[in-house]
Amino acid sequence: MKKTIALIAHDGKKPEMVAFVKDHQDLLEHAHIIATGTTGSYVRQTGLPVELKLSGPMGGDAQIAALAAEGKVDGIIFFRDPLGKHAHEPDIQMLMRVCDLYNVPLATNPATGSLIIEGLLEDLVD
Ligand SMILES: O=C(CO)COP(=O)(O)O
Repeated sequence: MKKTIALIAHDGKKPEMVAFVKDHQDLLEHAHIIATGTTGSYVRQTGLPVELKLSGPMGGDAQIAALAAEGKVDGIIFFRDPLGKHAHEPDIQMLMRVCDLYNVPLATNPATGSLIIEGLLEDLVD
């Protein structure tokens, strides 16, 4: 069964997310990718299939948190914009809390994101 990886990026971090996905495309091809709506539309530019959830401010972070709580997400890469303010900050905090509660790997920067991708997917590739 494929590992499910969730990708989320705030607006200021979307180009960084696309670059990150391109850098790890050979591994991510072996995963089931889900993403908040706008992030996922960007990531689809790489040609990888992405299951789109709602946009973050419209409940997408909450949808991914619910999947994490149900054990349906193997790892989350969430590039937050440390300079931005977000109306849905409670959802963002809730997602991070759920990851801690259920011990779901969560990366908030590319360095940790690489470790998660490699740790979860590397042995699936010859
Ligand atoms: O707001 C977000 C995460 O908190 C990201 O949502 P979008 O990918 O829809 O922009």
